[in-house]
Amino acid sequence: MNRYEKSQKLFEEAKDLLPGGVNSPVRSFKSVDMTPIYTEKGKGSRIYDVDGNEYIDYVLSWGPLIVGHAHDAVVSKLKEVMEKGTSFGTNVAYENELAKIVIDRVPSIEKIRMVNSGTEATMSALRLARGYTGRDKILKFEGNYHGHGDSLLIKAGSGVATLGLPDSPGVPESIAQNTITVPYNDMESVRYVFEQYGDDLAAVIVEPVSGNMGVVPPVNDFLQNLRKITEDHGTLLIFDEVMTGFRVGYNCAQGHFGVSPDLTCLGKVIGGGLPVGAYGGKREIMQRIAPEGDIYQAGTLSGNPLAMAAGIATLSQLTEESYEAINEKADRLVKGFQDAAEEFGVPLQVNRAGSMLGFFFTDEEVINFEKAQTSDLEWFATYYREMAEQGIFLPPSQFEGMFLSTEHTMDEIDQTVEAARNAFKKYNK
Ligand SMILES: Cc1ncc(COP(=O)(O)O)c(C=O)c1O
Ligand SMILES: NCC(=O)CCC(=O)O
Repeated sequence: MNRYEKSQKLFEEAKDLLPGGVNSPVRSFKSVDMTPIYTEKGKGSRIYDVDGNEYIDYVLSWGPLIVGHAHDAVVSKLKEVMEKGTSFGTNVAYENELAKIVIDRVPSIEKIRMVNSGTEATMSALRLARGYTGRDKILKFEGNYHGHGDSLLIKAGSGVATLGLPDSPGVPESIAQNTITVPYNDMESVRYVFEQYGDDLAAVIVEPVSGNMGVVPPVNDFLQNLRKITEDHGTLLIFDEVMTGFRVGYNCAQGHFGVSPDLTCLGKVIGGGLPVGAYGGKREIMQRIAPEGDIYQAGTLSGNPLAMAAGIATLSQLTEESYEAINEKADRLVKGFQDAAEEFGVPLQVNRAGSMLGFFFTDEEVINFEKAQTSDLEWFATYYREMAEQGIFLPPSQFEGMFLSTEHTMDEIDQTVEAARNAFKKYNK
């Protein structure tokens, strides 16, 4: 019997309608050689596909659903707001409410602008950094993914890494030449770039914990050193916290590591599963945005009442204790995987920041994209399919991170470890 029959049928149909059958490349399951599932519904930590398969979900819509699927508080808030209309193109009070929550929890953000995706957030933050400094060049890190804006689609992670498309056609050379890339966690290369271009660099943009080459946390005071060198050169430091924001901790990655950027990009969790992004930072910089200032950026649906409401309802569920509780589950999952790997002789490296988890099948410590690529991708694909068969839904690429929610239970963690043991038994190298 084919476990994915209905999904397969839908995918066959979609391939004629959508490029590659998908609206975002990471959904194609290409690198794990499996039929992409079609989800029918989700509740808490679980999703259910159109074939009736049930999964413990560690993708969580690629990060946003830190309080799980269809959380009662989020759903009831959405119903209440939706009854009154879905979009007005005027201000709504919910915009202030979400802005206040974010500003309260993230000290480096004094003013914030809402947009509709993480991509919009990083594109807009770069324009602001360039306009504010009067400089054109930016520095980014190999394997970091900041959405698909032209300036940032260079040596990027996520689907770009999964599909092996490091330099996408369609990005003009004149734009690409203003983006300089160096390895993550490599201050020596950063220093070299600053010696060459220091006075031309508008911004350094970085994922404070990289989540798009698998999970790779900063090492050796990388973020502190970036703060220092950018300050010394009048270059803005942009933390892309689209993934880490309100996931790595109550005060985002910047609170966790104690480093304050000039600008922060947000997305995912602050939209509670609806399309939201945001960028914010120092008042002095943010006031350059139109209509207060001269740098233009706008959006028909920006600050949308439904999207704001989902974000408010989500962030309102989260306390410092929620993060501690999620971290305990993450600890148990890590320990279980490590024990299982040892038992069956599977090479395994574990990287973790809060409830972002990266498992790599290699003996080498993974501190950058080059090291992430030493993972055994063929084995990853086998392991992936084995886990899916046992009802464990993981991100379908080695170069993506796993997430946990407030709704996962210790029992589910144990079931997941048991599934990993069953998968690891098949390792025969
Ligand atoms: C760190 C980071 N920045 C930016 C983005 C882009 O966000 P979006 O997909 O909402 O455009 C993502 C994920 O997609 C991300 O993980
Ligand atoms: N970590 C990668 C993403 O979150 C991107 C999701 C997408 O492009 O659909």
